[in-house]
Amino acid sequence: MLISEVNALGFEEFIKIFGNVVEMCPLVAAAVWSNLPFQDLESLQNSIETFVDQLPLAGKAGILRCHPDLAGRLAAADQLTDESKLEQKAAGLDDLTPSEKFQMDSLNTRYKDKFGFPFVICARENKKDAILKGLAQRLNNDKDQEIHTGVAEVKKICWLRLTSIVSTKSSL
Ligand SMILES: NC(=O)NC1=NC(=O)NC1=O
Repeated sequence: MLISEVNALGFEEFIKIFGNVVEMCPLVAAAVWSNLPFQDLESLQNSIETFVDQLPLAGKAGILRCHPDLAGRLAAADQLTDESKLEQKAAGLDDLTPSEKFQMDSLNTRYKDKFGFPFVICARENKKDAILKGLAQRLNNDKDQEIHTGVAEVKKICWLRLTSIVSTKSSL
Protein backbone atom coordinates (compact mmCIF):
# COMPACT_ATOMS: atom_id res chain seq x y z
CA MET A 1 0.00 0.00 0.00
CA LEU A 2 1.28 3.50 -0.83
CA ILE A 3 1.05 6.46 1.53
CA SER A 4 -1.13 8.20 -1.07
CA GLU A 5 -3.59 5.30 -0.72
CA VAL A 6 -3.47 5.60 3.06
CA ASN A 7 -4.36 9.27 2.75
CA ALA A 8 -7.42 8.41 0.67
CA LEU A 9 -8.88 6.09 3.33
CA GLY A 10 -12.12 6.91 5.10
CA PHE A 11 -12.20 6.49 8.86
CA GLU A 12 -13.74 2.98 8.87
CA GLU A 13 -11.25 1.69 6.28
CA PHE A 14 -8.36 3.30 8.13
CA ILE A 15 -9.34 1.62 11.41
CA LYS A 16 -9.84 -1.74 9.67
CA ILE A 17 -6.27 -1.56 8.32
CA PHE A 18 -4.42 0.28 11.10
CA GLY A 19 -6.56 -0.48 14.15
CA ASN A 20 -4.12 -3.04 15.52
CA VAL A 21 -0.76 -1.39 14.83
CA VAL A 22 -0.79 -0.82 18.57
CA GLU A 23 -1.97 -4.15 19.96
CA MET A 24 -5.68 -4.10 20.82
CA CYS A 25 -5.69 -0.27 20.91
CA PRO A 26 -7.74 0.98 17.93
CA LEU A 27 -8.12 4.27 19.82
CA VAL A 28 -4.60 5.19 18.72
CA ALA A 29 -5.41 4.81 15.02
CA ALA A 30 -8.75 6.57 15.57
CA ALA A 31 -6.91 9.51 17.11
CA VAL A 32 -4.26 9.91 14.41
CA TRP A 33 -6.73 9.52 11.53
CA SER A 34 -7.61 13.19 11.99
CA ASN A 35 -3.99 14.09 11.10
CA LEU A 36 -4.36 12.76 7.52
CA PRO A 37 -2.80 13.34 4.98
CA PHE A 38 0.66 12.04 5.92
CA GLN A 39 3.69 13.04 3.89
CA ASP A 40 5.22 9.57 4.40
CA LEU A 41 5.15 6.54 6.69
CA GLU A 42 7.53 8.16 9.17
CA SER A 43 5.02 11.00 9.64
CA LEU A 44 2.27 8.49 10.44
CA GLN A 45 4.59 6.78 12.95
CA ASN A 46 5.49 10.15 14.48
CA SER A 47 1.82 11.02 14.81
CA ILE A 48 1.20 7.74 16.67
CA GLU A 49 4.22 8.24 18.91
CA THR A 50 3.19 11.81 19.75
CA PHE A 51 -0.31 10.65 20.69
CA VAL A 52 1.07 7.90 22.93
CA ASP A 53 3.71 10.19 24.50
CA GLN A 54 1.02 12.71 25.44
CA LEU A 55 -1.00 10.08 27.36
CA PRO A 56 -0.82 10.21 31.16
CA LEU A 57 1.12 7.37 32.82
CA ALA A 58 -2.17 5.56 33.46
CA GLY A 59 -2.90 5.67 29.72
CA LYS A 60 0.54 4.35 28.85
CA ALA A 61 0.15 1.54 31.40
CA GLY A 62 -3.23 0.81 29.82
CA ILE A 63 -1.60 0.31 26.42
CA LEU A 64 0.84 -2.16 27.99
CA ARG A 65 -2.07 -4.01 29.61
CA CYS A 66 -3.58 -4.56 26.16
CA HIS A 67 -0.62 -6.72 25.19
CA PRO A 68 -0.83 -10.52 25.46
CA ASP A 69 1.81 -12.27 27.54
CA LEU A 70 4.66 -13.72 25.51
CA ALA A 71 4.08 -17.48 25.24
CA GLY A 72 1.19 -17.01 27.63
CA ARG A 73 -2.43 -18.13 28.02
CA LEU A 74 -3.69 -16.56 24.77
CA ALA A 75 -0.82 -18.07 22.79
CA ALA A 76 -1.55 -21.50 24.29
CA ALA A 77 -5.26 -21.08 23.43
CA ASP A 78 -4.35 -19.93 19.89
CA GLN A 79 -6.24 -16.70 20.55
CA LEU A 80 -3.49 -14.24 19.70
CA THR A 81 -4.10 -11.56 17.07
CA ASP A 82 -2.56 -12.45 13.71
CA GLU A 83 0.17 -9.86 14.22
CA SER A 84 1.07 -11.04 17.70
CA LYS A 85 1.05 -14.70 16.62
CA LEU A 86 3.53 -13.93 13.79
CA GLU A 87 5.75 -11.87 16.08
CA GLN A 88 5.84 -14.45 18.85
CA LYS A 89 6.59 -17.19 16.32
CA ALA A 90 9.44 -15.09 14.82
CA ALA A 91 11.07 -14.96 18.25
CA GLY A 92 10.79 -18.73 18.60
CA LEU A 93 8.29 -18.47 21.42
CA ASP A 94 6.15 -21.19 19.90
CA ASP A 95 8.75 -23.88 20.55
CA LEU A 96 10.02 -23.30 24.07
CA THR A 97 11.47 -26.22 26.01
CA PRO A 98 9.50 -27.14 29.14
CA SER A 99 12.05 -25.38 31.34
CA GLU A 100 12.02 -22.24 29.13
CA LYS A 101 8.20 -22.25 29.34
CA PHE A 102 8.33 -22.63 33.12
CA GLN A 103 10.86 -19.79 33.36
CA MET A 104 8.79 -17.53 31.06
CA ASP A 105 5.60 -18.21 33.01
CA SER A 106 7.13 -17.56 36.42
CA LEU A 107 8.98 -14.41 35.27
CA ASN A 108 5.86 -13.08 33.50
CA THR A 109 3.81 -13.68 36.65
CA ARG A 110 6.39 -11.98 38.89
CA TYR A 111 6.61 -9.04 36.47
CA LYS A 112 2.82 -8.58 36.33
CA ASP A 113 2.48 -8.94 40.11
CA LYS A 114 5.12 -6.24 40.59
CA PHE A 115 4.04 -3.71 37.95
CA GLY A 116 0.37 -4.42 37.26
CA PHE A 117 0.92 -4.75 33.51
CA PRO A 118 2.65 -7.38 31.34
CA PHE A 119 6.24 -7.41 30.20
CA VAL A 120 6.31 -5.94 26.68
CA ILE A 121 9.18 -6.30 24.25
CA CYS A 122 9.42 -6.17 20.46
CA ALA A 123 9.45 -9.91 19.73
CA ARG A 124 10.55 -9.42 16.11
CA GLU A 125 13.76 -7.81 17.34
CA ASN A 126 14.57 -10.41 19.98
CA LYS A 127 14.96 -14.17 20.05
CA LYS A 128 13.63 -16.15 23.01
CA ASP A 129 16.95 -16.11 24.95
CA ALA A 130 17.17 -12.30 24.74
CA ILE A 131 13.51 -12.06 25.80
CA LEU A 132 14.04 -14.24 28.87
CA LYS A 133 17.19 -12.27 29.75
CA GLY A 134 15.41 -8.92 29.25
CA LEU A 135 12.47 -10.05 31.35
CA ALA A 136 14.70 -11.12 34.24
CA GLN A 137 16.72 -7.87 34.06
CA ARG A 138 13.78 -5.46 33.69
CA LEU A 139 12.08 -7.08 36.70
CA ASN A 140 14.57 -5.11 38.81
CA ASN A 141 13.45 -1.72 37.44
CA ASP A 142 10.88 0.57 39.00
CA LYS A 143 7.35 1.04 37.64
CA ASP A 144 7.87 4.38 35.86
CA GLN A 145 11.01 3.05 34.20
CA GLU A 146 9.12 -0.01 32.95
CA ILE A 147 6.22 2.05 31.65
CA HIS A 148 8.63 4.07 29.55
CA THR A 149 10.64 1.03 28.45
CA GLY A 150 7.47 -0.86 27.57
CA VAL A 151 6.12 2.08 25.57
CA ALA A 152 9.41 2.30 23.66
CA GLU A 153 8.97 -1.37 22.74
CA VAL A 154 5.34 -0.72 21.69
CA LYS A 155 6.63 1.96 19.31
CA LYS A 156 9.06 -0.54 17.73
CA ILE A 157 6.28 -3.12 17.37
CA CYS A 158 4.06 -0.43 15.82
CA TRP A 159 6.71 0.64 13.31
CA LEU A 160 7.29 -2.95 12.15
CA ARG A 161 3.55 -3.50 11.81
CA LEU A 162 3.24 -0.27 9.79
CA THR A 163 6.07 -1.26 7.45
CA SER A 164 4.28 -4.54 6.73
CA ILE A 165 1.20 -2.55 5.61
CA VAL A 166 2.66 0.53 3.91
CA SER A 167 5.73 0.45 1.61
CA THR A 168 8.37 2.77 3.05
CA LYS A 169 9.58 3.75 -0.43
CA SER A 170 6.38 5.63 -1.13
CA SER A 171 5.92 9.24 -0.14
CA LEU A 172 3.50 11.90 -1.36
N1 LIG B 1 3.97 -8.90 25.76
C1 LIG B 1 4.53 -8.66 24.55
O1 LIG B 1 5.66 -8.19 24.43
N2 LIG B 1 3.75 -8.95 23.44
C2 LIG B 1 4.22 -8.77 22.17
N3 LIG B 1 5.39 -8.34 21.73
C3 LIG B 1 5.39 -8.35 20.34
O2 LIG B 1 6.30 -8.03 19.61
N4 LIG B 1 4.18 -8.79 19.91
C4 LIG B 1 3.41 -9.08 21.01
O3 LIG B 1 2.26 -9.52 21.07
